[in-house]
Amino acid sequence: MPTDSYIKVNDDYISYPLEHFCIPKHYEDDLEAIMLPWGLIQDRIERLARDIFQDVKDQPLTAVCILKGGYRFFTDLLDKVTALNRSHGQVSVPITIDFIRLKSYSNDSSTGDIEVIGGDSLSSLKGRNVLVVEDIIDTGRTMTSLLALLQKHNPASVRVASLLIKRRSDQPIRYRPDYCGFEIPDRFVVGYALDYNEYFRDLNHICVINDNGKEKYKQ
Ligand SMILES: O=P(O)(O)OC[C@H]1O[C@H](OP(=O)(O)OP(=O)(O)O)[C@H](O)[C@@H]1O
Ligand code: HPA
Repeated sequence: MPTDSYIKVNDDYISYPLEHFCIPKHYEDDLEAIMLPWGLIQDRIERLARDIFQDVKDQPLTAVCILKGGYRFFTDLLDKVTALNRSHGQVSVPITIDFIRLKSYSNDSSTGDIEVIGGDSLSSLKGRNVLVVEDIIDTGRTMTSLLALLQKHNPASVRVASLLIKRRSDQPIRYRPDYCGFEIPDRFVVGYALDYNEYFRDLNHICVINDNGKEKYKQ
């Protein structure tokens, strides 16, 4: 798949007003607008699942979920790949799953210190075709560290699916995943498991947090 195959959300994109969608009451005052509604996210993931299914063919795959932010994308993506497994009589992808917990953000900034907090032993990835499933590539530090870590365990291959990649104003995009849902503007987004100090993971849509939200939940 070409690495530039993603939906680009422009800097002057037209956001969706909060009042046109259902937002939990406890977040109503903390969000600026909706950038990506849940339904659009689902539709895009359906296509990513098809691309992955067609590329992998019937090779066994180990899908690695990067917790916590990746958990919703991971479950929705795998649901859609396994639906293809059921409906395509001739081809199916055998899948095993692993989890890695990484953490580096405090408030809306990367600390630069990528901590592996827990998860499965990476030694089980030896000789496997690995699909890393991540929610967002922002500075790219997490992915760079993770890929270096994975290589130490001699997987047969590593591909990366990230739902979002951020266009940062302070640096060009240096790393592009094999599969990407959306390239987004340089705004701090929350929802669909993306958090601000652990809040907003329980919001379905991907939204831009406002100053009130940052202040209310800051550490
Ligand atoms: O490209 P980067 O600037 O490194 O940012 C991306 C990472 O930041 C977030 O993780 P976080 O450390 O917030 O942990 P979380 O997944 O538990 O929210 C996100 O889930 C990515 O893993
Ligand atoms: O914009 C973001 N939102 C939530 N978590 C993140 N981790 C890196 N960038 C982001």
